[in-house]
Amino acid sequence: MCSESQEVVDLTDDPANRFLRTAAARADFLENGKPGAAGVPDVVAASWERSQSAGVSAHRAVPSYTEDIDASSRLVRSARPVLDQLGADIADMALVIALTDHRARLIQRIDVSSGMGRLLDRVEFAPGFTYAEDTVGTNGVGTAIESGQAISVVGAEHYSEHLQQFACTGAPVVDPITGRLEGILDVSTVAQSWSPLMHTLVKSAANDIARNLLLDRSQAQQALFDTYLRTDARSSRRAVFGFGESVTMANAAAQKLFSPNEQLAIRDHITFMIGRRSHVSDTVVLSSGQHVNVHGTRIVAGGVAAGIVAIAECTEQELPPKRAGKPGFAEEILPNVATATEHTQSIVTDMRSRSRRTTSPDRSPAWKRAREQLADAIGRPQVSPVLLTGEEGTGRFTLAVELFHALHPQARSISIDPSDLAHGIDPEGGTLGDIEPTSFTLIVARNINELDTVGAANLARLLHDAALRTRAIAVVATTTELDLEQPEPFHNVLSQFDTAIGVPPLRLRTEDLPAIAIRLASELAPTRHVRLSRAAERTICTYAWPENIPQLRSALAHALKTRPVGEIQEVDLPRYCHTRDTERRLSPVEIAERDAIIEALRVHHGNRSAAAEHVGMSRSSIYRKIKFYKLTT
Ligand SMILES: Nc1ncnc2c1ncn2[C@@H]1O[C@H](COP(=O)(O)OP(=O)(O)OP(=O)(O)O)[C@@H](O)[C@H]1O
Repeated sequence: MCSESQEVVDLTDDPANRFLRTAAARADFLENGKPGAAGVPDVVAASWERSQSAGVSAHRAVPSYTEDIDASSRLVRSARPVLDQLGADIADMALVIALTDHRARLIQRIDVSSGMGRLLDRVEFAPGFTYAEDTVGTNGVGTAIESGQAISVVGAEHYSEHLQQFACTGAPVVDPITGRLEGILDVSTVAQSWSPLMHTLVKSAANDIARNLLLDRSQAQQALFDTYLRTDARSSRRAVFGFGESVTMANAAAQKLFSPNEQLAIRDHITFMIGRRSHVSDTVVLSSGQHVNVHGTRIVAGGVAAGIVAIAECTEQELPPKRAGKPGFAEEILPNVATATEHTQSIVTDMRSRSRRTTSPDRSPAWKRAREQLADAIGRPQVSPVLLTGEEGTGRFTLAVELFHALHPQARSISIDPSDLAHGIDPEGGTLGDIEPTSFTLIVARNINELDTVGAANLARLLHDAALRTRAIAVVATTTELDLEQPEPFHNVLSQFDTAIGVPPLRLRTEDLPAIAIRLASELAPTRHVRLSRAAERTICTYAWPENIPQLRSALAHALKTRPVGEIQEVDLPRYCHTRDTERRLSPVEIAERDAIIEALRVHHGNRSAAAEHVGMSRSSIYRKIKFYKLTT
């Protein structure tokens, strides 16, 4: 008996009769070459004909084997939570669940019943084997692919006799965006145990997998929008493009500089040039004769190529290439974005509201202290230059910008990296010395420890100009912790700073880590409600995160690949998070002690003797502890 979505199953019919009738019809077909009339559904009859003309053995067909299956594909990733759930729902039934790729090759098999698993082993229904219709004849996998619909192939409906003890229900998993068949979800049992309910169950689980494919894809699309908006926010005076599969974004500068046809020419050129590389810099000559320098980056998220983000600059001759590093300028207020469809417009609008961040999670004493000191320094109407020291990726830049905008809502901010300082460029396209702030402006000079001599001289000039216009321009610079023994060009400008504030690394922000992790996970998977299991949270809180927030973000991206929806578990995090770093991993008691010391130092403005007295320690103990916990005071 075959049941596909449109066909009615006669439940009053006795299974034994049905088997006999279908078996007789099949025998007629094999003998006379035409399906017998006795109630064999058209979809099965058509499959028998295809199987016969493909030369499949009606007695025992042998599936071919390949090692070339992708067990870490998007399909597998998106199917995992659904298969886990399905396995749990049917735990006490004589079933086996299988997932195949679009070529009917088994990728994964879950033996809900080990007895069923053993029976299926005997017909090589196992990972790596192909259950294509032209290899093994009519079956729940290959015939679902050929007919393009969910199908149950029960008992004698199988073309090859050795499969007739089974009933297999297969449903296609189709990517909702591309409409492409990604694979087949199949549930198999013995023919006598088949129930029409299996059909509904498998179809609904296949739809759930398709929905996860959509979420996985929207993560890639989100990454493209994210990078596009960030690049635009940093380089809004330059033409910025985002090229995705079904969307082209162009900022105001790009729309002003280039006609739609020129935008298309830039897109085609950069898409062609980028090939399989991650970055490309090249010159495009437009039909008007205009030379355009383009710099493009391929955006990949969750293993999916999401698109390309590119910056284009008109030039007569090629400009000297910028030093690799962080992108140029950032304005907190995002510019208008042109999008191709209403749908993408709404995603971008949503992203804009999300990218106006509220203040950071700030419960840990070390962070609270840095934040308070910075608020004190930049909250005044006249701001003297501030140096923010700390490891890379600790959020120095974000802290400065968020706090500044919270304290001065009408103000604007600009970020300048070492490469901009080396070129002496300003956001208006002039020189740094010409910055004419239309409103109170924060200039964040990032990573000044990377400055070359020219960049350091330009920063010195900028600080000098800002000092003359203290009511208009505030300057915050970020740097790694200083090693003054090795002379560096930026050491010459340190005397122009009044205040230095240490920003703590993630390992000193245990109390903030769960909130930061959730914030990062929701940025990575904005359409999903992402949660962390308690064990995952514990692992995150005890790992040292030597590369700080970017490393935590990439660990969460890894976890979201393994488990795109639901609660992130400890095992989903990369293996390195579970390794014990004895030098840095602290016990709960040590964490409490460390935080008490940080709090005491905060209350007593860094005075170690007062802090020692506050926590009931000797002066020498507190010095030792400060060193042991690597506290920046
Ligand atoms: N509180 C936070 N929650 C989530 N993400 C954050 C937070 N603070 C910063 N980030 C993200 O962490 C990354 C590093 O932040 P930021 O650029 O501010 O750090 P940095 O110390 O200036 O280091 P670098 O110069 O290396 O980027 C950025 O992608 C930023 O968006």
